[in-house]
Amino acid sequence: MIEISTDPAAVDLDWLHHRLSTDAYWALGRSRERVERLVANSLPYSVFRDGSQIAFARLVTDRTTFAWLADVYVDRPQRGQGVGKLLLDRIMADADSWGLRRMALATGDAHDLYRTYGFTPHPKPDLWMEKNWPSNPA
Ligand SMILES: CC(=O)SCCNC(=O)CCNC(=O)[C@H](O)C(C)(C)COP(=O)(O)OP(=O)(O)OC[C@H]1O[C@@H](n2cnc3c(N)ncnc32)[C@H](O)[C@@H]1OP(=O)(O)O
Repeated sequence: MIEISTDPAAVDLDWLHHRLSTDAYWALGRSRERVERLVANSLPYSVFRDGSQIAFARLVTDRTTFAWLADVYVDRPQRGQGVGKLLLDRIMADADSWGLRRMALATGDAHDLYRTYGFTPHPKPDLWMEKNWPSNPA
């Protein structure tokens, strides 16, 4: 049975820290302390199959106008079976219910997946600014 929880207390922190720090190209080496802090300060989405965590994503959001979608990860043996789409269906349903104006994300190679949910390259890149701290850890 597959279940999705947004309870921060439900997140399997051992699973999440291991997967992000060793197998997520954008978070390699991320410390356990930073994983715990980002879970505590985001809206986490955890997918469980028969009680074991198999996928994760999180929104950094005001639940009103804006959300940043990050750390979308499905366990390797579970990929290609619709788990990622199940997770995104739930996240997009929440976004609809809040009446968000914008959701943003960054991805190295999953553009086609996000395109099916309506994401596009920024339509007005001249408007978008960001600041990076590349020397800070993942
Ligand atoms: C905002 C971010 O966090 S971006 C980072 C995204 N995460 C990663 O790259 C981590 C490694 N990859 C994964 O964890 C998974 O492969 C995910 C999350 C990208 C997809 O999860 P899955 O459970 O495998 O996806 P699911 O089975 O629901 O189907 C994904 C669909 O998107 C498509 N797709 C497009 N690009 C990709 C991609 N880079 N990786 C996987 N699927 C992709 C698939 O072909 C599939 O389409 P289909 O149903 O028409 O065949």
